[in-house]
Amino acid sequence: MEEIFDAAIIGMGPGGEVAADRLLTAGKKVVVFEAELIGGECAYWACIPSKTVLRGPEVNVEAAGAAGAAESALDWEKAREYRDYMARHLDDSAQEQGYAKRGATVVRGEATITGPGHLSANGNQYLAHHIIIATGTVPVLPDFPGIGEITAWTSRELYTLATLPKSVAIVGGSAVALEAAFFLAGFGVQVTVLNRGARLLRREEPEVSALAEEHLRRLGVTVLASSTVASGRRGEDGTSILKLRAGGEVAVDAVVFATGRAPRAEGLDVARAGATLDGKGGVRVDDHCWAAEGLWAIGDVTGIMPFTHVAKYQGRIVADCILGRERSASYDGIPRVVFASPEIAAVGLTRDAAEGRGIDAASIQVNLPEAIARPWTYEQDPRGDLGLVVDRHRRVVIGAWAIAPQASEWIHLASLAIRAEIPLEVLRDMAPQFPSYTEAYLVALDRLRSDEGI
Ligand SMILES: Cc1cc2nc3c(=O)[nH]c(=O)nc-3n(C[C@H](O)[C@H](O)[C@H](O)COP(=O)(O)OP(=O)(O)OC[C@H]3O[C@@H](n4cnc5c(N)ncnc54)[C@H](O)[C@@H]3O)c2cc1C
Ligand SMILES: NC(=O)c1ccc[n+]([C@@H]2O[C@H](COP(=O)([O-])OP(=O)(O)OC[C@H]3O[C@@H](n4cnc5c(N)ncnc54)[C@H](O)[C@@H]3O)[C@@H](O)[C@H]2O)c1
Repeated sequence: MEEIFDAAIIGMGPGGEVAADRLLTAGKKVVVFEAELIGGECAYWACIPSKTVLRGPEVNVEAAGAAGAAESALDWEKAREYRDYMARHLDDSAQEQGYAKRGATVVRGEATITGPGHLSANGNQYLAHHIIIATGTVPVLPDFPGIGEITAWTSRELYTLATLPKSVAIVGGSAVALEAAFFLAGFGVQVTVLNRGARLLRREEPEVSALAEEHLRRLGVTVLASSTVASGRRGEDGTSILKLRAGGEVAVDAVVFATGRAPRAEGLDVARAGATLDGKGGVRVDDHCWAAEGLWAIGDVTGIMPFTHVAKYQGRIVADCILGRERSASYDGIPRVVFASPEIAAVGLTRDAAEGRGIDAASIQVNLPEAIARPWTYEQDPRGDLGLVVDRHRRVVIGAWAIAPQASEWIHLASLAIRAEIPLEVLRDMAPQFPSYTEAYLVALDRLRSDEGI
């Protein structure tokens, strides 16, 4: 009789791994398919190596500002060695063995869906009661004359670099572009950011864009707004030369394309199992991550919120649904962080988004060095800002942003406030640790009362 698995997982990035872990722990019979490396984009070419190499430059900026500490020359060789260790030297054999030991069937290769509950990989057929699609995304590069002639990198080439270039142009103005700029500039590379739009991080508040740009410029990064590439060519000295539509040229050692990613769903044939793709190529799911009978999708391939913490969250949701503990996903209060120096964190709605939903919103911005002690004990030339957006009628926080040291950590207070709809009165009654960045929330809430009467 043919073997039927309880669940088949296509793609073992963070989403697939969390779902597999939960289902295996519950004693389910699981088959996993991985076309490249178990751990996915995040573990080898994205979150892990990028955050690892960003740490040295971050410490250096902080050391320059901390009384009694001194900025030191960064050691790229050592940073690179540790990055490679953290990215497991692109070797996932331990992961494969680990899953096999736990009873999973591990199939290395590209899987496709051949019908409801039916899959195929490497010419073999598989049957499963549930199929979970967790195939992530692929980078999207612009198409312009001469792109094939220049040294063109995506984040994969960038975060597996052996030798640092002297100069780069980064095309894009969002998370990948900014983190790449902070990393490279921190290690002394001459960086020019070519941003198509008028401001960086266009989905965030305009104040966030302006501050992000200011912090980049402080590190010596050149930011060119409203800049798109018309064509590229190889210079006689081997440089990559970009001709800009607005006029002028940029000559660099390499060009990093941070121009977005698209769901990796096209080749899967999801329609054969009754699912559909949305206008951007993502697998359409409901709030249980259910795509069709016996078919689920999680992580970047859904296009909902392309972050590792969301892929993992959706992995938990689907595993629980399969295990009979039905639950649905809420995307309120999920943080969005750009790991820069200082960190750029945001959560919930911007003022514009709130207005778009017909919410009567008020907002406030607090400059941290003017308001609280922690920035001064942390560094001599203190930096940092916090912004809050509140719903006047419901009297709850609906959005927040922070650009400051460790903002990725203390933004979670706003995350919880938004998700749990904590009344402003309760937040005002907190007694946060002194001295901490978290104290800024109290100042912001006080100012909302005095300035806006909320
Ligand atoms: C440079 C960079 C930095 C980032 N930093 C962060 C960060 O700090 N924090 C954060 O939250 N997010 C970050 N992200 C986003 C994060 O990487 C993704 O949100 C996350 O990897 C999504 O996980 P996933 O499981 O959906 O997909 P992925 O990690 O993309 O994994 C999908 C897996 O599916 C496999 N696969 C695809 N098709 C098939 C098939 N047909 N058969 C078998 N296997 C298949 C792929 O080989 C891959 O291993 C970053 C992204 C980039 C590009
Ligand atoms: N810390 C984190 O959580 C983190 C870090 C890096 C990336 N990510 C995720 O990885 C994904 C990819 O990030 P990203 O920054 O590449 O994508 P993005 O979609 O957020 O931004 C793409 C950028 O490229 C620009 N762009 C697009 N097409 C262009 C073109 N033809 N010419 C010039 N510019 C163009 C856009 O204007 C935008 O600034 C995102 O989902 C992001 O959330 C997360």
